[in-house]
Amino acid sequence: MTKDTDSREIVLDVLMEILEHSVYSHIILRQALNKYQYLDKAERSFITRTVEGTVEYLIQIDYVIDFFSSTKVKKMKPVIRSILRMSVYQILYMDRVPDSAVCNEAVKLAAKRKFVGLKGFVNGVLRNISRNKETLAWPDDSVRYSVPSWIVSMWNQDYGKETTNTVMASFLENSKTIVRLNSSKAEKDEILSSLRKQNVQVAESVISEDMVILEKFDYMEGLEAFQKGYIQVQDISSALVGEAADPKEGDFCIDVCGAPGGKSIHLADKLSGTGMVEVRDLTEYKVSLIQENIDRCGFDNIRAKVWDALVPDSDSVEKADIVLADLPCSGLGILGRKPDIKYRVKPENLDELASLQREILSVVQAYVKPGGKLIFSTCTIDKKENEENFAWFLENFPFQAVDLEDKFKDQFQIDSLKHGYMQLLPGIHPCDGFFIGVLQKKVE
Ligand SMILES: C[S@@+](CC[C@H](N)C(=O)[O-])C[C@H]1O[C@@H](n2cnc3c(N)ncnc32)[C@H](O)[C@@H]1O
Repeated sequence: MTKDTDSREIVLDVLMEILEHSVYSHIILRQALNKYQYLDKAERSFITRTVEGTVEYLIQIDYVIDFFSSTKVKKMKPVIRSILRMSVYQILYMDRVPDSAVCNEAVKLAAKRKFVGLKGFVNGVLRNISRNKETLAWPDDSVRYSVPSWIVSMWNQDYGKETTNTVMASFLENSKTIVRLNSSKAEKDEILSSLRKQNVQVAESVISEDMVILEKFDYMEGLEAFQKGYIQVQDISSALVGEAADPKEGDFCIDVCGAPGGKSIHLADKLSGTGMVEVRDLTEYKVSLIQENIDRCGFDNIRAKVWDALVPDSDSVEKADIVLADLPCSGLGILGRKPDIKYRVKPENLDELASLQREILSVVQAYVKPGGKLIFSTCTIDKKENEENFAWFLENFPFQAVDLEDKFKDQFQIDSLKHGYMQLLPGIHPCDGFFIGVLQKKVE
């Protein structure tokens, strides 16, 4: 087996799991990279890029295959379908691999998987696409940006075509690895020099001095700064939730949907050893993920427990200075990081999620002390789940919106800041798509 075929077989197996058996791409890819640790850095990055790219561009890739193949993608044998999809991605988007090599490797792979009789078909379709790739034209924005058409129509209506296209284009750009510095653990200089000592390239973010972009590293888990809890992987918009919450020394915070703990760890860091953050999530497994992060960071002012946010907790009524409700959502703001979400989410899920959020908010608002804050956030850009629920909440509970303009006006020109919330849009703003709203409980 050549090295090339080896990595291509891994790509094929991973893609089969994602595209034929609905396994989440980030989970199966991480498992595969852990399993094949003996592969060198170039092979690992080939696997990552080919898997992620094929999933990202799936709608466009299937359009191209259907255009050039007499047998349509849907009717193909799953293995052949996956071999063609990963090969078309390489032909269209990976200049480093010559098309002839892509075709040859695809044919070898088909034979290896016992489809010797389809070698000619695979070869013919791929060579045809390779010959004609310069003439390809996209029939619409759904194919151009590989986003299901119902989502494109919804965003066109909500945000207009120009903004929608900017957002969709940004999802196709390389997602950066961003970490937040736990500044209560170590000075910024110490953290940066630990990273640089391990040859990590570090770039400062324009939004916050505690956020840095990491490049040229292999394993996050292998970094000393990570092992010592100096850094937390977190996008800028996710860290803005902690900035919006703005806990004060000694505050008691409850994070009602907290796994794996990114935002709670941020609150604990901001409290610098004072106060307490109680992080909750639905299952033992989810809470174990939070606990792993707590142990790694070594903070004493944070604890995790299993609790269903839909179940009222009478012991917590009016106990919290801050309740963080980072709610389950459609995830449409992070398609750049988790592209398979766009194929999984269905229109009816948006209604279901919006009503689940209302149920959770109705329960957990009771935990906020009079004068305390409720932070409502999601990683989606769906209005139903965000602005509409924010407005609904204000109409139904004794809270007022907190003016966020002073806090964020230097970073973002967003009109709604003065009304207590911001909708961050990738490509328009330099971060993932997030909704952040801040509400204060009225004092009777
Ligand atoms: C957006 S994620 C939270 C991310 C987390 N705040 C962070 O920054 O790392 C939403 C979480 O809500 C949890 N969840 C969903 N339904 C829940 C419920 N009824 N009670 C508690 N947690 C729930 C999910 O398990 C998931 O971990």
